[in-house]
Order: sequence, then structure tokens, then C-alpha cells
Amino acid sequence: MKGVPATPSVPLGVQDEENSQLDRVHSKAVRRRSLRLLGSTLAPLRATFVGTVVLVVIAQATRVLGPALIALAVDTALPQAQAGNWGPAIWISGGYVLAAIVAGATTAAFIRLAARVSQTVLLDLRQRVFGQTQRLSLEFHESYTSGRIISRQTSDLEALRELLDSGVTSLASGFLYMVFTAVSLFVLDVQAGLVLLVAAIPVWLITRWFQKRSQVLYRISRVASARLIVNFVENMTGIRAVQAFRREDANNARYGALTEDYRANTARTMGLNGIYDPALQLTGNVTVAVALAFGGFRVLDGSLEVGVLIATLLYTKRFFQPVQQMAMFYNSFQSAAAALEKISGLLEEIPTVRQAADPVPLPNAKGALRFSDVEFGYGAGKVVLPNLDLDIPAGQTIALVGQTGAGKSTVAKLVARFYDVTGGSVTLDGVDLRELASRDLRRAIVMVTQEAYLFSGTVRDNIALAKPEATDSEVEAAARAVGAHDFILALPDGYDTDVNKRGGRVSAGQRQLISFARAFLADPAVLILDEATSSLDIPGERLVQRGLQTLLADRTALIIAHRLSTVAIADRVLVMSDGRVVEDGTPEELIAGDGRFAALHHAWEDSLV
Ligand SMILES: Nc1ncnc2c1ncn2[C@@H]1O[C@H](COP(=O)(O)OP(=O)(O)OP(=O)(O)O)[C@@H](O)[C@H]1O
Repeated sequence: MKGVPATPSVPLGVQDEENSQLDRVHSKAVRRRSLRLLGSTLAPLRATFVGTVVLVVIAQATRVLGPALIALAVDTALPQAQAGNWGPAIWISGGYVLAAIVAGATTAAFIRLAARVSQTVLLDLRQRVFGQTQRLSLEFHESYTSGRIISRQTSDLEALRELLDSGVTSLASGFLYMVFTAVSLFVLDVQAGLVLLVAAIPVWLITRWFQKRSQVLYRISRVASARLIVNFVENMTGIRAVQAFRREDANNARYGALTEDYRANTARTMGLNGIYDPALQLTGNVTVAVALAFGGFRVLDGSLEVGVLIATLLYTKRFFQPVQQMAMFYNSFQSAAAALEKISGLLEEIPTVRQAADPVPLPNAKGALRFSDVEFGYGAGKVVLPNLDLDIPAGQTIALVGQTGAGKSTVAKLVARFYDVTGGSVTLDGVDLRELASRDLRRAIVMVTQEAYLFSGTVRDNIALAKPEATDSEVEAAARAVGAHDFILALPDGYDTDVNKRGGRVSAGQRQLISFARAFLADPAVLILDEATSSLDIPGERLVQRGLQTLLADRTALIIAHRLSTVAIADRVLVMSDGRVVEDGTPEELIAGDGRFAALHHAWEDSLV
């Protein structure tokens, strides 16, 4: 195509991964990317890989010796044996047995070696996919659903496993077997070789036809199976909402449609096999018949020996055997290739939030934050923060308030560097967050969200998440500080209660208390609480507030809360509206004024009466 670059200048990544009709340039780039990935996983295994290839070659070469030895036995050894000379017959029989033993032994060896290669490659890929999904920024995960990641990690790697376990060696050995068989045939009898060559033309044509069709179908099939998984995961993660809103029937219909797509596509794939396999068999049988008729006449007129005829027939028949097997594995090859394309796309993604090449260390952050001329929008979406200037001295407790969608969480996410600003800068103790070493950033700034996620394990493990080396008394002290100690003790096994086991399940409010204890134990210079007290009841919140006040005393804190009781403990309140700070002052100052916060506060006070 004119004007189209040979390779796209920007890495494609996961973009277009559901497109089964890629243009030539992209399709080539994707294929190259897959091969590069495969090459890089094979690189450390080069010696084993080469060893496997050598063994496959020896195994196939010795396998094809059989018919040639039979021809030799029939045409040479047999007449000599009839004349009383058994030497050639013994030699040939011995050679036949030896070839069989070598073929068997090398086959056994290459299967073992190939298994080692395939398992190591898979292990490497599994770890790379997992590592990459952890490394990729929040922005990526917000659009690339967990269902899609699960299908990369499960069904795609499974497709590769299928191919690597047995398919690759079958394809390689089948191909070599065919080449050696054809060469032997030509060496033995050129005319029989020519018959095979003619037969290879229709075989080539139908194989090309099959390849083209099945490639498209397999791509579609991978997309359909990934969609199934995505849909399943989404419904299972949102099962509460599904049941609460009686979505079961609609979901069944949607899932039914997706499975139907998958079924229809698989049926079309199998339909292709249903044409390809018999066509191959027919070609093979017709070729043997032609070779027999052609060779038979030549035997009759004495221009061909019987042993050579037998051998040529055996070769012709055997030549087509691996084609069928290869066609079968071609399917798994297709699906593995499609899977590898997707996996390589995922691995090609570059995190949008990256560690600086030469990061600035900040082991003992004080917690001074500054937003200078900050502009920010999510992806290509509208600008959420048009121009934000903010100076937060170390140790200050800030409450961020404002209507829904004002940009409060966005400010918090920028401080935690889940996203990078699109303009201006955010600094911690004067260091741009983009320049700061990730380790120091993660240690200095901790964000607790409403979600308060608990990982499987004990309550203690969950509190000690950011500081695994914490002692039991440190864990307990953190829990006491936030008022979580008493309810934890009331759990079946106290701090050793497994949060995922029956009886160990904790309420949303208790989860928040645990994640508070976790954050306090992490002891960051900057603590962000994003709606982190929303699930606590009033006494619960009071308890936390007491803990909060002591713990926030010597650190910078950014609290986003709709409850004004939480806001009251702040040194300073920032009222946000449409991405701008519209009021800034102490709670007392703002309440005394006539701005939004004062109105909000009066309304809240009235509601308490
Ligand atoms: N991940 C995202 N991708 C695209 N737009 C987003 C994303 N998160 C938030 N927004 C948009 O950014 C704007 C500010 O959202 P933000 O979550 O910061 O508001 P908020 O003040 O914290 O609201 P709330 O009180 O409801 O939590 C909103 O218009 C929202 O639609």
C-alpha cells in the first residue's frame, strides 16, 4: 500500500486486539511482535532448543530409512539369501532394527527436552503477564477490564500450552518427515517422486485455502472466547448489583448470545476441518493408486524392481500421514498464534505513569505538597482540573469538600501519582512526583479509599501489608489507634482470623477500620483518605476521629469526606467546584463567612436538630 509505513510508528499494544481483520502492515507488525516475544523467551534456552531440533532431525531421518531398507532387502538381500548368502539379509535386518531403536530413543529424548522448553517458556510468559499487569498504570486498568486480563492469563496461555506441549514438535517432526520422505522417494525412483510432486500441488492449494480461512476463524474464536470470559467475570464481580436489579434474565440472554457466537464460530472451524481432512485423504489415496498403476506397469516391463515399487508406495502413503496430523495441529498453532499476538500486545503496553530514568531519592519526606499550574484530564477526555495552584505545608490536615464530580478524588489521585498531570507539576518537598523514586513515593504517600480492599489472609497480614516486618505489638498498636482492636478481638481467631473464611467476614465499616490500621502502620508523611470513613457508623466514626486526630497530628493529610463531622478536624478546608478551589480557609473562617461551605454547614447543623 502506498504511503503506509512498513511498521506502525507507535506500538499497537492492546489496541485493535479484538480486530480480526487487521490490514497487512499491522498484521505484519503484530506477527513480528509475537515472534520477538517468543524469541526472547527462548533465548535463555538456546542450548536445549538446539538440542531438541537436532534430536527431531535425527528421529525423522531414521524413521524414513525403513522403506528404503525394505527395498534393499527385497531386491538385493532376498536373491542373495536364495543363493545361500545370508550376509546382506542379516546386515539389512540389523540396520532396520537399529534405525527403529535410534528413532524411538531420539523421539523419547526430544519429547522430554521439548517439554522442558515449553514449560519454561510458559512459566516465563505467565510471570511476565502478571508482572506487566501489576506494572501498568491505573489508567490502563480502567479501560482494559479484569476479564480481559484473566483471559490473557488463562485461556490464551492455555492455548499456548497446548501448542507448546505437543503441537510444535508434531508440526516440526511432521514437516521434516515429509521432506525426508520426499527426498528418499526421489533418490529411490525419480518418476515416483514426480508423481508425488504433482500430487503436492492440490495438497498445497487446499492447505493454503484452509490456512487463510482458519486464520480468520481462529482470530474470531479467540475474541469470542475472551468476550465470554469478560462477560462472566463482570457479572460475577457485580453479582450483588445483578441480583438487586433483577438482571438475571437479561444477563442470561446476553451470555446466551455470546455463547451462541462462540458455538457458531467453532462449528464453522470444524466445518473447515470437515472439508480439509477428507480432501487430503482423497488426494493421498488417489496418489497411491496412480503410483501403484504407474509403477506396476514398469515392474511388468522390467524397468522397475518390486522392492523399489513397495518402497515407493510406502513412501507415497506415508508422505500424507503427517499432513493430517499437521492440519490438526495447525488449528492449535492458529489459536496459539492469536493468543501470542494478544499477550505480546499486553506486554508491549507502556505504563503511562513511569519511574524517572534518574529518580530523586527522598527517604525522609516531610510532606509538603505543592500543585503549580496543574492541568489534568483523564485520557483524551475533557479537562477536569483546568489550572490548579495549591500549597500545602507539611503537617497540615486538609479537608477537600465540594459537589460530586468537582474533582476531589482527582486531586487525591494526582497526589498519590496514580496519574500524571497533563500540565504543570505536583511536588513533594519540592521534588516533582515524576522525578521521585517510586519506592520513596509509595512510602511517603498512602491513600486509603472507600473500597478498603482486604486480601486473602489473616487480619494481621492485612494490617501489616505495607510493613510485613511489623511486630505483633506494632500491629495491635495501629489497630488500637484507629479503634479497631476491640472488634478484631471479638472475631473467632482475633488477629489470626482469616478474612475470607466464614465467620471471619467483616463488615464494610470494619474493613475500613482495618485499612486505616494498615495505613497508620505504614506511617506515611502524607495520608490521603478518600471517602474512607463513609461506611462507619457515627460512634465508629467518632472512635476513628479520636484516632485520626492523634495520628494526623504530625503528618500531612488530605481528607475527602461528605460528612462534615469528619471535616471539622481539619486545619484547613478547600471547597472545590468544577476543578477549581473556590474557598480556602480554616473551618471556623469558612463557617463564619457566607460561602458554600457555610451554607453546607448550616444545612448540616439544621439536619442534626
Ligand atoms: N477514571 C476516569 N476517567 C474519566 N473521567 C473520570 C475518571 N474519574 C473521574 N472522572 C471525571 O472527572 C471528574 C472529577 O471526578 P472526581 O472523581 O475527581 O470527582 P469527586 O469530586 O471526587 O466526586 P465524588 O464526590 O463523587 O467522588 C468527573 O467529571 C468525572 O466524570
